[in-house]
Amino acid sequence: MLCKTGLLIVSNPNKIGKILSKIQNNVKNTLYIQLLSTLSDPLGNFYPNLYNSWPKYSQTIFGIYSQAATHCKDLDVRVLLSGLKYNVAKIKTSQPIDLVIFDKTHSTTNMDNFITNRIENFSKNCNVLTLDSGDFEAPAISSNEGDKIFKHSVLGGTFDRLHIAHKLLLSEAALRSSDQVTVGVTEENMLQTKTLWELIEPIEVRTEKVADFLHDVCSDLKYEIVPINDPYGPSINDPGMGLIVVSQETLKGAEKINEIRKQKNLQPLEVKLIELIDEPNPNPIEEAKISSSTHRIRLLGTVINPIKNNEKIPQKPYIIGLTGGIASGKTNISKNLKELGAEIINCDLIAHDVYKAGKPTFDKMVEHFGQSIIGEDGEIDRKKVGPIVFKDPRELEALNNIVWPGIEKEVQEIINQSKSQVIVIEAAVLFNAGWERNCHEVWTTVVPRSEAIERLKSRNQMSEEQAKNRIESQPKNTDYVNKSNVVFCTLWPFEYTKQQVIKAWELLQNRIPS
Ligand SMILES: CC(=O)SCCNC(=O)CCNC(=O)[C@H](O)C(C)(C)COP(=O)(O)OP(=O)(O)OC[C@H]1O[C@@H](n2cnc3c(N)ncnc32)[C@H](O)[C@@H]1OP(=O)(O)O
Repeated sequence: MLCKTGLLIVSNPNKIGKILSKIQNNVKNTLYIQLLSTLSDPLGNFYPNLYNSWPKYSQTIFGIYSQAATHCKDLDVRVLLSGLKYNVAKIKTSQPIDLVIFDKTHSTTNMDNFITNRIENFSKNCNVLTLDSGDFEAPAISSNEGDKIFKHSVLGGTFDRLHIAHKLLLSEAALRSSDQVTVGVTEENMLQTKTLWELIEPIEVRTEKVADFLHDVCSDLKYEIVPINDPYGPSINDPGMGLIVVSQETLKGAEKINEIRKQKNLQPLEVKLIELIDEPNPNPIEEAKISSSTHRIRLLGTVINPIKNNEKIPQKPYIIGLTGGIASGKTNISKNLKELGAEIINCDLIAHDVYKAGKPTFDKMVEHFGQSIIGEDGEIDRKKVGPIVFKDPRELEALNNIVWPGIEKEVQEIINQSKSQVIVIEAAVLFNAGWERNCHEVWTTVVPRSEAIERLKSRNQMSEEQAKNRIESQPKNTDYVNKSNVVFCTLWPFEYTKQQVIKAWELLQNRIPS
């Protein structure tokens, strides 16, 4: 039985790992978790007096999310807080529950009554499952220290691809607040030093996900979710805020906020530090703790933007456009794809061929740029053309207008004669030329701008200025990424590029027409 949305009713949180390890077989998308404590119902034997203030649940919630990080990688896990904080009559969830899982064996009548009377939003065909976790163990509870409740808490972050560590920070703020939580979400100017920042979701999406999560797990508070373009946001001005929730990484920011608050004669915020959760299986280029950058690294090679059916070209052969800025590693990716069985068409090489002496394009180039671009061997000297076009956008446009039609025609001829199943058109400025119209999918590769400059200086012996001119003559990484279906990054050792390409190739096999 595999359902979309599950609700796990937990009376024995210390044993939850045992249940979570099995739950991915039964729940596909979202798993809500309700601790059975203050819900006074026939099944509610959760030692209700164990907790007498909300923050005491903090450690239990941390334990649940840590277990979920290990066992439920592909599930959106949400520990519900309202039932812990208030004496609510019903369990509220934004998504209808298709499966209720109990961690303890109960009578059918009790379970049916529970679903009908205590769950607000369940689907018509709601199923029931019992995964008995065994003998009860009293959960760990937080000490009294730091168990204060605050009227208004604050926290900030990027919140890219909302993950378990974000959920912990947000839950902690909701758990310790009686009225309001303010969340600062970073704007683009704060992102650019982050690994694969080009893959960070737009601020609207990140804001929406934070709001959706908070309203879902605790609908009783007021939430203010605001864009921030510095590390402080409203926390340095609001006299009503009492608590800031931070991770080890943002602790320094909180200290700075309190310095500024003191200067402004505002009460310093109490700081609640949340431990980082370890990434279950990091590889050497990923972070040891659960992080958005690891998540982004794992997206490399997968489909990040949906593939639209291109009806203007035949279904076979399957055409992939491979693009990306200068020195972003296209050639290495092509080499890997060739080893896996793709046919590669390198448009740079075709360009060089298209304006060979004696060909019509040669004459057009000389007519436009003058005799001085002809080298001693009678061929066009590319080293002379490059500096002209890469420092003047009008000259580059002129060159493109002269050469691109010939390249496109030549590429088409190769495709028409090919017997290959998959053809990769490698073209640095594929989107500028509009050649996505000739492809079923577009794959792109990125490296940070600083890395591209270094590569051009050492690989092509370019000066810093020449390197920057080349980079500026091409679209930005974000433009490439936003228009591409699959993204690679060649920043790390070759084996990691290869892993991304193999992943992309294997996933491709499932979607190309047989
Ligand atoms: C639509 C396409 O993407 S086709 C492939 C790109 N080629 C073209 O557009 C043809 C016009 N360009 C040329 O003829 C040559 O690149 C010249 C004469 C300008 C310069 O020659 P060279 O200095 O020998 O450079 P070369 O051809 O090896 O290309 C070097 C880099 O310039 C960049 N480049 C080439 N053409 C262009 C262009 N039209 N616009 C922006 N960048 C370009 C590429 O990024 C390439 O590096 P990469 O392979 O690491 O991505």
